Amino acid sequence: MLEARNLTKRYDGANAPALDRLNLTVPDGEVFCLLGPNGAGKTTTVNLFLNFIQPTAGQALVCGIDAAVDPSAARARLAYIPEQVMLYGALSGLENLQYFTEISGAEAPRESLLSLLAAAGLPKDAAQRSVRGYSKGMRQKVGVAIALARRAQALVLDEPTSGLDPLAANEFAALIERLRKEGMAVLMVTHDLFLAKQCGTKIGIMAQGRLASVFGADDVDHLGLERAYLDLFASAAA
Ligand SMILES: Nc1ncnc2c1ncn2[C@@H]1O[C@H](COP(=O)(O)OP(=O)(O)OP(=O)(O)O)[C@@H](O)[C@H]1O
Repeated sequence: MLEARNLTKRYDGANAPALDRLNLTVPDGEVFCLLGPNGAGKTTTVNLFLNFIQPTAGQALVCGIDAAVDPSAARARLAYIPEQVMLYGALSGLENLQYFTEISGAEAPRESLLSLLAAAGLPKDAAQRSVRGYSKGMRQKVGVAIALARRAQALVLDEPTSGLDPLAANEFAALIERLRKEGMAVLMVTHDLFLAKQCGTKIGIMAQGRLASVFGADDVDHLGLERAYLDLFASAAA
């Protein structure tokens, strides 16, 4: 479970908080998609869960553990897939997975790691090829396999499908749905309304560091979500 409790961040010298008493809960087996315009506070939220930055007030809880109070315990339960998954180009997908699994303190035999890469959708013949030749979608799949190998209970994703072609984005959405069904709590930041509707059990729209609207998966269709988003920001743009 991921939970933000009155989570607030004011960067040094800023007039207004980037994040202003955010409250949100992502129970196990749910995908919360966070939408919002540039500067709304989405990445700040992610960075607080990862303890890359410290909150000014409030808490970012990972499975009940305050990320700022016990960062290593929180990180042990949380996997992060950024827009660009950083891997060692000279190593194969399998070797990267072995390396990142080992440094996280987890252990898995080679055959299990190969199975995880396959479960994440990496083509079998790619697993032992150098990552330098991987597409962005293939790197994302290694990122998912790393999360699986670490047995993370929660997953945070920042713009995971930007730059993926529609087929790869669709495959990625299916993968997230599988992780959700297996009980993972997923927080996904995206600008892609279609992906949010496809993956989200809940969809939040952020504005100026606050959640301006939250929808359940069945509350809106794709068009309704787009209309709600545009209505929220049309007056600001006018
Ligand atoms: N390190 C920083 N120092 C000062 N201000 C920052 C810093 N990082 C972000 N901000 C400010 O905090 C606010 C929220 O930024 P944030 O990156 O969280 O937005 P975002 O919703 O992720 O935007 P985007 O969609 O462009 O990634 C913005 O006003 C931004 O300028």
